Amino acid sequence: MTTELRTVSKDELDAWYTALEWAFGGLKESADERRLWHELVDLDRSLGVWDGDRVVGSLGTFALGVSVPGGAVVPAAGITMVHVASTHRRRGLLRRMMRRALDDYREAGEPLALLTASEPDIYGRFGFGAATRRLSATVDSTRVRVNAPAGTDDIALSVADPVAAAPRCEELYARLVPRRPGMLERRPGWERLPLLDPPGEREGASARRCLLAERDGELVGYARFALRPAFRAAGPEGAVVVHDLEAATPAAYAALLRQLMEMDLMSTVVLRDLPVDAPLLHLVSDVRRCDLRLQDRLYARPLDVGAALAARSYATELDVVIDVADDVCPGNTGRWRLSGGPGGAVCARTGDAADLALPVRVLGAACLGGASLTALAGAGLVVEERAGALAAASVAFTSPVAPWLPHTF
Ligand SMILES: CC(=O)SCCNC(=O)CCNC(=O)[C@H](O)C(C)(C)COP(=O)(O)OP(=O)(O)OC[C@H]1O[C@@H](n2cnc3c(N)ncnc32)[C@H](O)[C@@H]1OP(=O)(O)O
Repeated sequence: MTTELRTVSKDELDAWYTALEWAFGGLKESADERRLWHELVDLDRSLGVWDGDRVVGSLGTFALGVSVPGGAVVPAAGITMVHVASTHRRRGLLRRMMRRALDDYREAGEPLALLTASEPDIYGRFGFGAATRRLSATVDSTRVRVNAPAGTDDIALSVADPVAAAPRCEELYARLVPRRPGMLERRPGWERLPLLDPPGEREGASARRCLLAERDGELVGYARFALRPAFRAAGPEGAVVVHDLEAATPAAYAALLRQLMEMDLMSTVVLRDLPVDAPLLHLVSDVRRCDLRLQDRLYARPLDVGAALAARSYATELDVVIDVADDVCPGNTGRWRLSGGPGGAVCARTGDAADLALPVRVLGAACLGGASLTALAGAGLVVEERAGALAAASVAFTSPVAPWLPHTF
């Protein structure tokens, strides 16, 4: 088999994307969705594999900015739209594309590569670790109440058209990005992502609506949701499907959640994408009736260990030598001294003895402050070479706000 790996041109983008759709089960995205992804993808760094004139592999790249602990937004290469045709699978094409992509990103100087995975077992071998998780909740709103904090009743709620309300929602979203690691800054065009609402993907639900929360005329929160009505012999049993819920204050969050749980004719509220430290967990009267589920979400890979670890701040002062193993990007292999704290950090090569030893994917999992180094050590993924180093580093790496990616890409 002779195949050619190269970047995709604008003229080839449609065929490239159609091949990708087939690999995802022939899924046809709406014209709006296809247009948006075409506009957002970074063509100079998006790859295809051709067998003759047929596209048999794809790997797209987005230029992203991701929030890290401490509030900085760091450039990152977002890997997306990966497929290999079923006729060409398991012959190393993904490995070839990934090799080329990671080399390109390292050359461009981005400290991190990011992706969301169709299956969690694919990308660890390439140095990616699960950096954020998402919680989903299916709340029995006939039985569960919101124990709203003081100030909730001072929030004014109104229903708006999501498109008309988008500029105000985006302005609030931009203010929230530095407050939570894992969120992506909205680079031009990305503001259209939360407004995509193709009828073919509504699964019986209505078009999206937007609920605005204001305090003294200032927007302090919003939720975008749809209603899925159902009328049974025993009575109405509709569902409120929440697509996003963002709030700048506890009162705004509680007011929005309470409103979503008190919709007439609805008996369930489905929230598919919550941070693992969502206030909902502490606001509901009965967490057992929320049917919580945990999943992996954003995978991160340090491309340059020194730059990736120095880009964030740390919860406590730390000075640790980390021995990194990275057989995919060997430039990262070896010992790094990481010194810093809440004000920032430096990370440089050192000849000193290691305090901790770990594979690069562990740093991917821990770099946004989500996965605990102690927990990873419990799985045998971190080796403590100096007594006490693990506990100290584990505390320093933790983020007080759980990292979270609110949407896929
Ligand atoms: C970021 C994103 O876009 S996620 C979307 C990923 N795409 C999909 O899920 C679409 C359907 N699947 C596919 O298109 C293909 O099966 C791919 C892209 C996942 C894999 O492509 P292939 O060319 O077959 O992979 P390749 O032969 O290079 O395999 C590389 C390694 O990954 C492993 N691997 C490949 N696919 C999988 C999988 N689904 N689960 C676990 N391991 C996998 C291989 O066993 C191989 O392991 P090894 O080299 O360590 O022994």
